[in-house]
Amino acid sequence: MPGRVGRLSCDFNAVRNHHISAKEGDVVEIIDLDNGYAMIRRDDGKQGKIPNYFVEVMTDVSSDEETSKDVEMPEIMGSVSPIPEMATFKAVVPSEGTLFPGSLPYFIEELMGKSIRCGDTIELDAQIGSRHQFGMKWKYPDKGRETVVISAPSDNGHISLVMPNSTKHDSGHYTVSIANEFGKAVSSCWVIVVSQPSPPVELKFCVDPSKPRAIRLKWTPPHDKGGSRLLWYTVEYTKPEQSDYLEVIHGIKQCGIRISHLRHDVYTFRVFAFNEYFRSAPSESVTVDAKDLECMLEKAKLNEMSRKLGVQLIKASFAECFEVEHQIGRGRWSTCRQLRCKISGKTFAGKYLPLNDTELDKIGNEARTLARLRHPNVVGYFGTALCSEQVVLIMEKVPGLPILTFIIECGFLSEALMQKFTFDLLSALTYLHTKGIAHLGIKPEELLIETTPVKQPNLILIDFSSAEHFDGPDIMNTSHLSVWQGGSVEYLAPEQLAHRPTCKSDIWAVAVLLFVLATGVSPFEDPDGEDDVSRRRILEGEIAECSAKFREYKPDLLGFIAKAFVVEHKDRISATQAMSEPWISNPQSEELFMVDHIEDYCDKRRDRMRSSFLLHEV
Ligand SMILES: Nc1ncnc2c1ncn2[C@@H]1O[C@H](COP(=O)(O)OP(=O)(O)OP(=O)(O)O)[C@@H](O)[C@H]1O
Repeated sequence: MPGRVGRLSCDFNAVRNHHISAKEGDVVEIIDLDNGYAMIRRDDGKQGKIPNYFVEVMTDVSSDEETSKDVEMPEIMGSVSPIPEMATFKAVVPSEGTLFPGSLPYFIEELMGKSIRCGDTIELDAQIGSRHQFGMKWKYPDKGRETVVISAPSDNGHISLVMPNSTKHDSGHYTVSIANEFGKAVSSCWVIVVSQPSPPVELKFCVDPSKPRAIRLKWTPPHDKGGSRLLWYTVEYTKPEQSDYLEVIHGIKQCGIRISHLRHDVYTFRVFAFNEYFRSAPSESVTVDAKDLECMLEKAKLNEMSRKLGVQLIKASFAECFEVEHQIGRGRWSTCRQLRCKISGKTFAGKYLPLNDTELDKIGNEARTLARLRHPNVVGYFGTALCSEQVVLIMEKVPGLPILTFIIECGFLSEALMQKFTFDLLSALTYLHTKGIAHLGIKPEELLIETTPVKQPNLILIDFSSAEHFDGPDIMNTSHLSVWQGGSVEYLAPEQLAHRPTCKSDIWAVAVLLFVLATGVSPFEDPDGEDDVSRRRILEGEIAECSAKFREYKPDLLGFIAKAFVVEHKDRISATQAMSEPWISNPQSEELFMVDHIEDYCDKRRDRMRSSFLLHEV
């Protein structure tokens, strides 16, 4: 047979188009070797491909004499690239190698990765086989290393590499390649040379409120893990009267622990890192004076709550600063109490809001809004404090009554007084709106009339729990009704019902209030109390029929109300425009009139609120 000749080492059945089947022992012509395949021609002249390890080459390798010599690496055929500087060895066919009887070199035992202690000897071994003379080359990470003992393959195919006095530079990828003229086999593994890790860093502690007298110790892993992937920590402590450190915990993987039930002592902690062979030097120590734990906990709670609320809380202890006196009001969310400053004796209003995680945003929003405001018709704000499980908004105490209670207690009203209250409210709103803040909760309970013996009654706007900040456009999408008014929509503008409140929504509420003061009738309320009907009326701007009650007032009032009750908020009058309305800017009649109609309205409203459990108390 011309050309290179090979013999099939076992049967091969063609499974693809370009394959050709052949039987064990068939002698075939090898036309080409390419990409792991041998192109062969059978005796019958048919040709096709066969994986080259099925073909045992018979040319050039027939004599035992030749294979037993150390020869230069022969030319390598096909896709197998020659390996330069490769030492060559005679063929080795270990008895176990019969499982893989082709012409390619092969590994009976591959290299195995390991981790060893720095300084120890690295020993790697494998077992190989090759029916033909072959070359062998080792590769290791430290190319400049002087002492490397590489043994020639034993008769049974055992090969080994020995490196004494390992250093961290010997960590890495080790490869041994063997190649003969038919192909190449490679085995590789990782060797990790483990050295001493550096100590953990940034050891810190903080108080932990979840357990009694507890702290949390935290640290950062060492910069150098000593080449190991494994790392554990041991925490130790000492006290002034102790001569040495004692173990708190050993062998933890995480970079932090909680230590609870600390005594009233001074503790010093340190941490060690260790890997499978070495322990690091100790970390820098941290000292905890556990006598101050309660105080530290208070501060920690305060900081945590400040962060959650987005408000700087008053640092001083609430109980040390204030005497808590009688209740001055109650809302749906809160109780309002009179507070007396223990130092100055001054009184304040403290709005107590329970600390409920879902309400934190709302509470924070109210405090932040109040903190931005300073206006004679807006309640003054002094700060927010934490008092046991409640947040307390500390405000100016308004000495007075909600507007309707005030009017009923007076027993009379004048158009001039109505105008004064409206003016006060509009100047507060103009101020808010120019700051991009909408109150969105205007209703009689939030309008306190401050009465002092010397001054005219003054209207003060309170309760910013529904306020929204309009940083961009004057419309906001909210998933909730921006205010809940005892289950009623009485003071809500059409766009609030559509969950798109604007600053102009406040002007609608002002007009509802004026309408009530003038007529004793709620402008959109269904007399039968049907909420759906009231909503429809608001959306359509359909005002209740009660014109007779308006006869006593100037038509300017009606004109003003009409400009505020515009369903489309863009066309509604703004707070600034309202300030220059004739009814606001011209003097109004001082003539007093009875307020039975307002009393009736209050009775009805109280009944309605009672049934929906919103009852403001004064
Ligand atoms: N600064 C203050 N001075 C005097 N009284 C006040 C003050 N703040 C609140 N009040 C009283 O406490 C009541 C409840 O306060 P506020 O309306 O702020 O609570 P709320 O829980 O937010 O009410 P709402 O149910 O309307 O949301 C008020 O109606 C008022 O009577």
